[in-house]
Amino acid sequence: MLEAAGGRPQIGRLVVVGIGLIGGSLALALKAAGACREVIGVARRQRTCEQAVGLGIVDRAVTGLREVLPQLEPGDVVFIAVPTLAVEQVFAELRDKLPAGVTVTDGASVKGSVIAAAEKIWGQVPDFLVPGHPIAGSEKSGVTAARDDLYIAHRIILTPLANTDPDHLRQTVLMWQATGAEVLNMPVEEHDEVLAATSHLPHVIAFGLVDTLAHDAENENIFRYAAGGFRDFTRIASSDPVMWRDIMLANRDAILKAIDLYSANLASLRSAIAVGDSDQLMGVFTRAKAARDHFTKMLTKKAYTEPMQAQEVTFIAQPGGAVSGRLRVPGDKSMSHRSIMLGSLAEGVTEVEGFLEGEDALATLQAFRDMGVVIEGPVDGRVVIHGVGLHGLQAPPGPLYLGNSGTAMRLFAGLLAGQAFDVTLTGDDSLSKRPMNRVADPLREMGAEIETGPEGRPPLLIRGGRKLRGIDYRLPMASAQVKSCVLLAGLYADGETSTTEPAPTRDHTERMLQGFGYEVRRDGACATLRGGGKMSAGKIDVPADISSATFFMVAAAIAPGSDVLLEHVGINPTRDGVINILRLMGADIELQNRRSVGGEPVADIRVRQAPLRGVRIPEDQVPLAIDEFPALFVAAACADGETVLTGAEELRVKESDRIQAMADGLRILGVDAEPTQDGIVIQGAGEGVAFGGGTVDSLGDHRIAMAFAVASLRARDTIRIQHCANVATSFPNFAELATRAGLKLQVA
Ligand SMILES: O=C(O)C1=C[C@@H](OP(=O)(O)O)[C@@H](O)[C@H](O)C1
Ligand SMILES: C=C(OP(=O)(O)O)C(=O)O
Repeated sequence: MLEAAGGRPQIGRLVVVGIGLIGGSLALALKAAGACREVIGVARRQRTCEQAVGLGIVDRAVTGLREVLPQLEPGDVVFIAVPTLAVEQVFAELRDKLPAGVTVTDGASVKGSVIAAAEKIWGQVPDFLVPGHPIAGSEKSGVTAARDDLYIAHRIILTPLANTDPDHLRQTVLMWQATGAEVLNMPVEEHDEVLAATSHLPHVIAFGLVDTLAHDAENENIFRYAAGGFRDFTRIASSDPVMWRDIMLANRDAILKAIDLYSANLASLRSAIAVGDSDQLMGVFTRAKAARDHFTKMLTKKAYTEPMQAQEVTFIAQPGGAVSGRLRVPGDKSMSHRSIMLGSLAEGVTEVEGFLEGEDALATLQAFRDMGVVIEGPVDGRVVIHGVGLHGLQAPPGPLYLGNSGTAMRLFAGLLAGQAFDVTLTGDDSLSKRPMNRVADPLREMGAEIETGPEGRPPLLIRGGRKLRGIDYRLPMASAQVKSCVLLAGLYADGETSTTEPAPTRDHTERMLQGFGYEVRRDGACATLRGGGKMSAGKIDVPADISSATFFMVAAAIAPGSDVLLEHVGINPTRDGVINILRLMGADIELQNRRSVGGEPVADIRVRQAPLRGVRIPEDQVPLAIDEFPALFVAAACADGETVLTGAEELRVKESDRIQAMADGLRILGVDAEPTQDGIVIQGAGEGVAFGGGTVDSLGDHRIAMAFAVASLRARDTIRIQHCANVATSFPNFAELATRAGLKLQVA
C-alpha cells in the first residue's frame, strides 16, 4: 500500500471530502511532504472547488463524490472532513461504490457517532474504515484557513476497532506521520469522554458566555471594555457554529456529564463568593493555577511530574575556565520539603521565603495540595501555606506521585502512617528502586500498616485508621530521613517517641518542629517528642542549599584563577562536612558574615583556588557531607595524592549507586578510581589537567550530572554528560548559574 517512491512515502490518491481547515490542511501537508500522487477535493459548492484549486490546496476538485470513486485504486485514501453529523451522508455515497483496497478515514471530533453512522449504512463497521480525530484546529474555518503546517507536532487520535484491517490502519498512521503529527490509538468511548471534558465543555462555556453578555442591555460597553482575559477566554466562541452544533448533538451523553460536573463546581464557587469563604476560593484558585502552570510546563516539555522523565537532556562541557563572582544558589532542599510539611500540619498561616522551586520540593507541595491544603505560590521562592492542623488532611484523589525524591517518600511515610485515610506513594524509576523497609520497619513497630512493593521498594501503601504507639528507635544507619520519618509518625502516636542515631545527621526536622512550637527534647544522639501536641504557624526563611553550593565550592577550589562568593548559605553543623573535608584537603574557604536566620546558621562562603592534597576522609564527616561526595570525588581527582573514603555504603542507595556511577565516569575520563564496598580510592592528578574528555552517564542522578560538569574545568577535552534532566530536582537553574560563573556548559 504505502510504498517508497523516490525515498518518500506515497499514498496513491488522496480524496478530501470537505475542503475546510482540517481537510485542506491535510491536503497541503501531504503535498508539501510529497507524500501522495494526486489530491482530489470534494466540496458541495462549486465556488469552494475553484478556490481550493486556485490556492493550490488540491490538484482538482469536484462537487460529487460518486464521480471520483470509480477512478480509485488500492492504496488510495478517502479522508472525510465534513461536520460530524454529515459523515453519515458521505458513508451513504461510499456504500457499494468504493473500490476494494481503498482506505477510508475521517477527522470528526466525536467518534461514537461516526461508528453508529457506519453501522447504520453498512450493517457493521467496515474493516477499511479507520476512525480518527486530529487534535489540531483553530477558531478559523473554511478553505482559506488551510495551512500546510497545521499538524506538525500535534496529536492525531485514531480509534480503530477490533476488526479494523491492519493494512488500512498502517496506511492511516503513515499518512498522518507524513504531516509531522504524532499518532496514538484510543478506545472510542475514552476518546469521546476525554474530548467532552477538554474541548467540548470549553466550547459550550465560551459560546454560552459570549451569548449571555451579547444579550445584556449593557453589551456595547461590555464589549468595548472587554480586556485581554475576555478575549483569551472566549476566542473559541468564533468557531464554526455548524461544526459545534453537530458535536454537541453527536456527543450528547459525555457532554452532559461534563456540564453537570462543571455546574456543580460553579454552584459551589458561587456559594463561596456569596458567604465570603476566602479559604475555599483560595483553594480552588491555587489548585487551578498550579494545574494550569503544570499543564503549560507540560506543553513546553518542562513538566515536573511523570512526562518529564521521558525528556532527554545532555550537558556538553567544554574544557577549561575558572569561576568567579557572587552567586546565590537556590534554597535548601531538605528545609523546603519540611517547610511545606510542617506548615501544612500547623495551625495558622505559614510564610516561607527562599523555597526551592525544584521538582523534589514541588512534588511535596503538590502532594499537600492533593490532600486539601491551600498553598499559595511559589512565586520567587515565596510560599504561603494555610495550615490545616495535625488532623486536617483529607484523602487525596489518587496516589501521591513523589517523582525522584527519597526525602519526600520517607518523610511522608511517617506523617501519613497515623492518618485516617489510605494513601499510596509512588515515584519515578530511580525512586522505585530505593529501599523503603528502613522506614516501613520502625513504622510497623509503632502499629502502622504498610505494604511495600517487592523487596521493600516503592510503591508504599499506607493504611489509614491505625493507632500508633511511641517507640524508642535505634537507627541501624545514620539517616536523617529515617529519623525524621519516625519523629513525624511520633506526632500521631500515644506517648513518647525517641530516635537514637549512630552518628549525627541533619537535624532540620527537630529544629523546625521546635520553631513551630512543638517540644522536642534533644540529648546527644537522642531526640524525643510526645504525640498529641500541636504546631503553630510561623515564618521560615530557607537559606541557600549547601549541597548545591558545593558544586561551586569545588569548582573554585580546583580551577586556577577562581574566586567565588556564595551568598546566604546554610552552614548547619550537621551539614558542614563538605567545608571540613575540603579544608582538610587544603582548600581556601572563608566563612563571612556568619549569622543565624530563623534558627539556622547561615554565612557567605568565599572560596579561592588553592592546591589540594589527597586525604583519608574521616568517617565521622560522612553523614555530614552525604550528598556532597560526587563533587568531592572530582576534587579528589584534582588533588595531589590518594584520597580514601570508607564508611559510606549509604552512597550506594541514593538516586543512583553513587560510588559505582562516579567510579565508572571518572575512569572514562582517565582517572584511577577504585570503588570499594563502602567507599572509593581515588588517585589525584595534582596540578594541571586531571581529566580527559569523553561521554559519561549520570544515570539520571542530579548530583552525578553536576559533578561531572564541574570536572570540565580541569579537563583536556569536552565532557558530554548524559541523562541530566533530573538536575531540575534540586538545582533547576544550575546550567545558567554555572555558565554565569564561568563554566563552558551547553545544554542539549
Ligand atoms: O533528610 C533529608 O532531607 C535528607 C537526608 C539524606 O538522606 P538519608 O537520610 O537517606 O541519608 C540526604 O541524602 C538527602 O538528600 C536529604
Ligand atoms: C539523596 C538525595 O535526595 P533524596 O534522598 O531526597 O532523593 C540528594 O538530593 O542527593
